[in-house]
Amino acid sequence: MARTAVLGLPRVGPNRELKFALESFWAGRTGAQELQETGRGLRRAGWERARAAGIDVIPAGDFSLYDHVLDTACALGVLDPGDYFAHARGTATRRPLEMTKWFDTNYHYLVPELVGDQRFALDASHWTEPLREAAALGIRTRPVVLGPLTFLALAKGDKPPLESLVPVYVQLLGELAAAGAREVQLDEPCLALDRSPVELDAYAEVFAALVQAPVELCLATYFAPADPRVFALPAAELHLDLVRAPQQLAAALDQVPGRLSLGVVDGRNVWTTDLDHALDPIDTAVAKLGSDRVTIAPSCSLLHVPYDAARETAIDAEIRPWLAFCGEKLDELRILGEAVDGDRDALLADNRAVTSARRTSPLTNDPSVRTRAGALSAGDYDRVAPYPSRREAQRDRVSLPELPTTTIGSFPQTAEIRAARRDLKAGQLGAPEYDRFMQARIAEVVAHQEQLGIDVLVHGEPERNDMVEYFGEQLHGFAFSQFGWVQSYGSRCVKPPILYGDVSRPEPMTVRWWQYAQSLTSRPMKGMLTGPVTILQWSFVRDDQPRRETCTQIALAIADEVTDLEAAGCFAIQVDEAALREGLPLRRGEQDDYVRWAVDCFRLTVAPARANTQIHTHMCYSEFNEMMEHIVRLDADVISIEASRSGMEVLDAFTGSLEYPNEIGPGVYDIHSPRVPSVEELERLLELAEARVGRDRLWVNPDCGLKTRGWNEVRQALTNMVAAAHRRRAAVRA
Ligand SMILES: Nc1nc2c(c(=O)[nH]1)N[C@@H](CNc1ccc(C(=O)N[C@@H](CCC(=O)N[C@@H](CCC(=O)N[C@@H](CCC(=O)O)C(=O)O)C(=O)O)C(=O)O)cc1)CN2
Ligand code: MET
Ligand SMILES: [Zn+2]
Repeated sequence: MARTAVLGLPRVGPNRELKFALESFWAGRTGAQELQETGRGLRRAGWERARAAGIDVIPAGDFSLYDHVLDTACALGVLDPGDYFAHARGTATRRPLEMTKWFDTNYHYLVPELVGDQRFALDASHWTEPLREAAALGIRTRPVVLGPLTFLALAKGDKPPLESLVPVYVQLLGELAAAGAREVQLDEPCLALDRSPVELDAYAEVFAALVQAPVELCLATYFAPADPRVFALPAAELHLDLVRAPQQLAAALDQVPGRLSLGVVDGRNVWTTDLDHALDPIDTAVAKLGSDRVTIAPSCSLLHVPYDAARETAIDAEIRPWLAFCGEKLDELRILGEAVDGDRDALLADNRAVTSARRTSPLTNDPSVRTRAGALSAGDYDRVAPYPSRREAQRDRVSLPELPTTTIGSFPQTAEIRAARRDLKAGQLGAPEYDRFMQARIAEVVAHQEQLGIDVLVHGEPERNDMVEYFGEQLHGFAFSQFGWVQSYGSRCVKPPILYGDVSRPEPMTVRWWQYAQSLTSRPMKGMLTGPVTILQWSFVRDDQPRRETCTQIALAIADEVTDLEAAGCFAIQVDEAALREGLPLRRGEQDDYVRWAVDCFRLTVAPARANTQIHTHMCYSEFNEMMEHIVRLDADVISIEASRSGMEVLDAFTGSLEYPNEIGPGVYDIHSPRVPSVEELERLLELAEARVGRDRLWVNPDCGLKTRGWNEVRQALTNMVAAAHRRRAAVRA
């Protein structure tokens, strides 16, 4: 019999129980006991849900109070588990670990820092405790362990050779066996990135040592095709992501020595699986290997999808059956398992009806959108004039000081602001009262920036729940969930909108807020938009057409907003593309095509702007290497980037052989930390920036928006930022 398996479950809780337990614990309202109790309850609910769905292989140790890479670093003795949250969040005296994207997802992990001659020392309790908890409930589980290759690849600092991790992993596998594990899932997503033959040979040796342990090793790859050399490794089971990389199946079938786990249910998206389609590779594998050597699984951990689509009763009744969150995906796995030798017409009848209804629904198809996108020509992607003449036109229109100061958009999203939105949704606050309340918040933010002496202002984004969800809610072609939360990092969650159909903008989305904000000041007020690639990347996107086409439709919708903001008199329009880098395919061979269309979509969005309208963009990450030619091709008038943690080193990418020709604002204030930077420190960063980029092209701003910060810190940090800019203006030109 083919079996069913799950690689990992969501962990924030169906009602974000973990988020609230963490925030309450950090605020000192509850103790460690209660937090652990919440964790145990969430683990138990996940296991019981999977058991009830009839899943054969249920994961354990995938749960985390903050992040699974941090858990691994603590368990291996790289970090002190006693300082768990201090590593994650920092303290008054210690900065937190760096945080970065988990592959091409919107989940963020903490980056362990390794030191020269790094020692490892095992504490296996992160896995042995849940293993025993589950056993006490009568549930056999499979521990999920982040493998040595991936752990090392994700860490930074003075990295030891891979072999040096063998003893601690062998010990871990031994302890898991002793604690009752029959098999262990070893996650090695990095085996699906571009690895050199030398690295793969080294891994083969390490793996040969690991399989000596008295447990079955199930080697899991996902997000991209595994390197073909991985197929022959002596794993009891090999897991492949057949949603992202179906083409790897044939070669894998020829080579795997053990079981093959087929990732056929999309763990990264929310659409009901076409089960007939999913059965194709399953049938092929069963014919070749026999059903005993076949496991049916999601493509990756279900961490990246919400809990239950069945709860989303507010979503259009025609669309809801198209959706499968975690709970529905578990059911799909069971049906697939039964369908291997079962009566398919009976088992798949419902699924066939849903799949064909979606395929033929007029809801997904808007002829006017298709006509518009189909009529695009090369000129539609270019602004009216090249940067040098735009720069002149903009300087003629608005005169700014040297080293102009600005912020990235959001100001603190206070509990009060969120409560107003909750009350509006619950019908306890009328729309006019809500608008007045938000206008008052905007007025505060504007007055505050004027007092500080900031040059280019923002309205603070109080009316937005999230920079992507807010636009999704106003665009045609999107549905939005009530409970569809997904963890982004630690206690922070996002509720990605669900893009099911052709996208268009029925009416202006931001113009009246911008007009109100601009009416309060004579300084320029930036219009603030989220760019098409970021909306695409942070939504659950239809899988029935290429992403490029969907992104083009979003670009046209946002372009309409650019046009309307400009017509309303807006001088500076910022189009955030915080997820442009994240969308980069993991395999180099696919990257060029992506960057080309992603940059095209940005250009299409801002192309309608006149020469004397200043287009800003923002990207809060610092990996620009090998991306520079594409960043240049965006041709934004001003780009703001994250730079403070790297001490302005990211600017090296902007001053290398391909010098960045337009204006740039390297972030000087690290908004991920509650720490307030001093004037001296900010001045030093600006000096470093001036040494790399000419002063006449430099802007002064924080790394990113201020929504997660408190007002106290923000007030002080911005005061210092403006003071530092003034001091640099007064300093003699170098
Ligand atoms: N989509 C997205 N991805 C992103 C980012 C981003 O801003 N957006 N930034 C980067 C870092 N990631 C982040 C992700 C989330 C948050 C964040 O602050 N999330 C908020 C939720 C934002 C939100 O939707 N807020 C809703 C409120 C939802 C809520 O909690 N409502 C309460 C009621 C309100 C209350 O009493 O607090 C409830 O439903 O119970 C709103 O403002 O309306 C959180 O987890 O706390 C920050 C950064 C990268 N990826
Ligand atoms: N304008 C947005 C903000 O300031 C950009 C955030 S990028 C994650 O919040
Ligand atoms: Zn940002």
